[in-house]
Amino acid sequence: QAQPVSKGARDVHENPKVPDFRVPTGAVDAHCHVFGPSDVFPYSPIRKYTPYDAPAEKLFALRDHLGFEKNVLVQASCHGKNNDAMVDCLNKAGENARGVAIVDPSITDEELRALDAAGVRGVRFNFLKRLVDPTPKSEYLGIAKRVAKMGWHVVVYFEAEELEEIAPFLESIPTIVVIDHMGRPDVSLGADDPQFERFIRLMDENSNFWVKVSCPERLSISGPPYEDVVPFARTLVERFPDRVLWGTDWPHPNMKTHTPDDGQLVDRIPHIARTKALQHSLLVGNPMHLYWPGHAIPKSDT
Ligand SMILES: O=C(O)/C=C(\C=C(/O)C(=O)O)C(=O)O
Repeated sequence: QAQPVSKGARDVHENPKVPDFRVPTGAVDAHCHVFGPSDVFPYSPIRKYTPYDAPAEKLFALRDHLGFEKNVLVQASCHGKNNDAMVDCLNKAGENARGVAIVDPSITDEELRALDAAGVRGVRFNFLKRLVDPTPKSEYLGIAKRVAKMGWHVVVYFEAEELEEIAPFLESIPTIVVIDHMGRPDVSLGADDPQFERFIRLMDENSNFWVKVSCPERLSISGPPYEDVVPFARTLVERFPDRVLWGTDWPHPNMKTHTPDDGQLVDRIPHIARTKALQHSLLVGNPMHLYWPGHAIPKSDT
């Protein structure tokens, strides 16, 4: 079994600050994971990294510590297409969690329905070469067409330099497409660089595309408090206020430079969403629309 790439202490901040920023009532952490425990939920035999265990109970404690109400559990590559740990977390969280699964074409309609009943509302296509071996886009498109009929969406994770090559595939997906971590822009180029302008154009030209303004800790050159990433996230929030999501990305797998303080990540929110209305859309209205459609949306705090 691949050795853990980093100690639990490296992945997870043991004592995150209580955020100064009070998130609105009903706030949703729309990108997080649970890992293991590996003796109950073994990691994928074809994984490219081995995290330390990060169980549901710790995620729920963080949720409460940060003032959030709900979580969206995103299946990570280290568990591959075995979604059991994520589904176990959904079962424990009840109505306070939804999920995004990794599946392959062999999944049956009955298995998809069981995932839906557990709270899964999307599938994830990962293109990062350091995380997964390539999957034919035709295979992904077949899955997308099947899950679109269930009302699910597709979450995609790719590097900015792949955008040109991957854009036609993304535009062929017949449902909402949610792009992880702002499409991983090269922050050193600046937010007015053609690379990020191309991403903005992709969002402009595809009204079914959403984006997570998450993971400044992964993208920043300057490091905490990630000032250099603010222009990217702020631009997306202000240009596409109804199509943005935010998440902690707890437990922060594969972080090499530092262990993010989740409370500090929350304190960046008012810097990228500068009004209460934008904060409410980012943290409550948009994730509720996507993951809890038809459910009452808590009103913006005055
Ligand atoms: O957790 C994240 O969203 C980011 C990473 C890992 C994964 O998404 C994954 O393993 O599926 C990463 O950048 O290493």
